[in-house]
Amino acid sequence: MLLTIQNLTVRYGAETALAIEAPIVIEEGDRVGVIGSNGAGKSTLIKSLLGIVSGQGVIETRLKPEQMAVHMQFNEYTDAMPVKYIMEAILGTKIARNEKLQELIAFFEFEDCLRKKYSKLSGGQKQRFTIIMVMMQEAALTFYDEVTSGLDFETRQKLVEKLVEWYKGKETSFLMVSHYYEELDQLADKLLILDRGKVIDYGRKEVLFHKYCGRAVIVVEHSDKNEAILAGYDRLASPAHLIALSCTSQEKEREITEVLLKHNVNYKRSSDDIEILYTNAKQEGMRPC
Ligand SMILES: Nc1ncnc2c1ncn2[C@@H]1O[C@H](COP(=O)(O)OP(=O)(O)OP(=O)(O)O)[C@@H](O)[C@H]1O
Repeated sequence: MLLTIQNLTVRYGAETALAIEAPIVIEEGDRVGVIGSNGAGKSTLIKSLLGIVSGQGVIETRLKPEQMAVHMQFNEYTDAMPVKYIMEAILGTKIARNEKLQELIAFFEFEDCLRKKYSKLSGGQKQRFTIIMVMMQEAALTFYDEVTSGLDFETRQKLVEKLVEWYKGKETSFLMVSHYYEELDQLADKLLILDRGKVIDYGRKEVLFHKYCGRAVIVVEHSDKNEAILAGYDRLASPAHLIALSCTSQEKEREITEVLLKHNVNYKRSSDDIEILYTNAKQEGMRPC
């Protein structure tokens, strides 16, 4: 066990921003994606784990503070010198003499940025700079708070691909807050679903998917025509522009896809759609007991 969080409450004045009851256990090697709408308490969770905000409760870990690294949403560095020297000063090393740092700079294609001042870096370059700094710590557990926020689609994709490649075959764990489901699709193997400070669910991605969506989901665009075609089938909760159907068995899946093919309707089939999973988990979480 790397970290256990239990009965943790964080308040800002009269507002309870986070109230975790049942234990959340992060094991070695876990890659935890944290999802929830704005104000759900995601950043507060990271801040309380780092001791930046204080709460009441139990956070148990065998890690020393230096074995945890953090990538926060917004970072600022001095503009008095190029980032190369900031890197060397903070890390206490020289790039020319540090193979690990050279490897990271090359891996994240940062060579051409080294001579620039921090404020002159693009959003994607700033994120890569911070990631290199974070990864140099070789922490057993890293917290990422919206690592791709503010980046355009292509830059985001590239950065996620890099992170996927970097973590392949490594044992290190992370907890990653993100609003982009496709990012967590690629990077996370567990999900922590928060809503208004409370835990809706926590567990392995595939287990949660099965629990809330079934074996697979079929998703089509929402339209009156598609509504009429699919009128007889059980619907999952979905964003308004989509219709989502749960395939509880192979037969059910065959039946639905045959109907859709007959009517020439485009569909997407998935067994790990985090957006539909989250929408249904949230809906269930809101149901009165
Ligand atoms: N420093 C603060 N002082 C007072 N209230 C705060 C503070 N930081 C956060 N909050 C409140 O606590 C709640 C949780 O905020 P938090 O930043 O953890 O949400 P989040 O899930 O990370 O949201 P987002 O997705 O918008 O980043 C919100 O209602 C927010 O307004």
